Amino acid sequence: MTGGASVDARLAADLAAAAGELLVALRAEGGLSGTELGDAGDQQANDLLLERLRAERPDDAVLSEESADDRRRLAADRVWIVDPLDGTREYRTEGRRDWAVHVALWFAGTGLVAGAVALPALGVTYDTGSMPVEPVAGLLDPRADDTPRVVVSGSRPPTFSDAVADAVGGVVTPLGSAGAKAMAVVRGEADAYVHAGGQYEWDSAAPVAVAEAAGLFCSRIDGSPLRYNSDDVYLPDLVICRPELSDTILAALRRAR
Ligand SMILES: Nc1ncnc2c1ncn2[C@@H]1O[C@H](COP(=O)(O)O)[C@@H](OP(=O)(O)O)[C@H]1O
Ligand SMILES: [Mg+2]
Repeated sequence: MTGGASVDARLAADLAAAAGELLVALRAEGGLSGTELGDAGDQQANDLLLERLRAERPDDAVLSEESADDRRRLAADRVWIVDPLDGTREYRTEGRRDWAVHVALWFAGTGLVAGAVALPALGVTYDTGSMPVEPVAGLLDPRADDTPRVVVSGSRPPTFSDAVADAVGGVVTPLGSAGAKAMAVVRGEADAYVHAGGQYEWDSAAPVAVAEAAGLFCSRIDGSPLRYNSDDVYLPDLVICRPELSDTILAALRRAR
């Protein structure tokens, strides 16, 4: 990683962690619940990220799930792609820990160059510059054996979930939030994350940046590259997996689609 990218990775991690702390505190206050809690979390975390980015990177463009799309990003060299609260549904469900804050940086001509995913309920932030060295208590039950786990959306699992799990001799494991699922693979708690049927660039940019930095395989389900800062930010499907599983998973996806 270049010096500039590691400075940006540190900023991404600081911002994601700060938004995560805000979200933990908002939830702990107990004044809001249900959609009101989710909406307030989305809004306040977005405000924090935009304010900090304006202060620290005033020349950069921003693409956020929670802001109107500023089309100047299409001519910009540097675009921050942020999801202030990924897994809003889980965040507003008492006791759930599978939600995340995503902050990624896209660079013209290169793609994703830095990023961070905070898992505030676990108190850990992953970024492209450094991985947590301490073992982190995870989101899934400890493994009883070495059966591969394929994590999928709890609410909108892809139709091919079973086919992918069968192909790797594994089991389908539902979990909320794209960032939480991708980091479960980074952490080694799961072996693959597959999704299809709908998602946007902010749902996967930071998770993919961190997963790639951790040496994982990432692509669309047809094996083509994931592209960011596109005109249309709809990016409906992805695979993130241990590199040795990618051929098997892509072959299963070709058969199942
Ligand atoms: N079919 C679909 N269409 C649009 N967005 C989807 C989707 N399936 C999942 N997502 C989004 O992807 C993120 C992870 O979803 P899941 O937990 O189901 O895996 C969520 O982001 P947000 O929580 O930021 O809205 C969710 O809204
Ligand atoms: Mg999201």
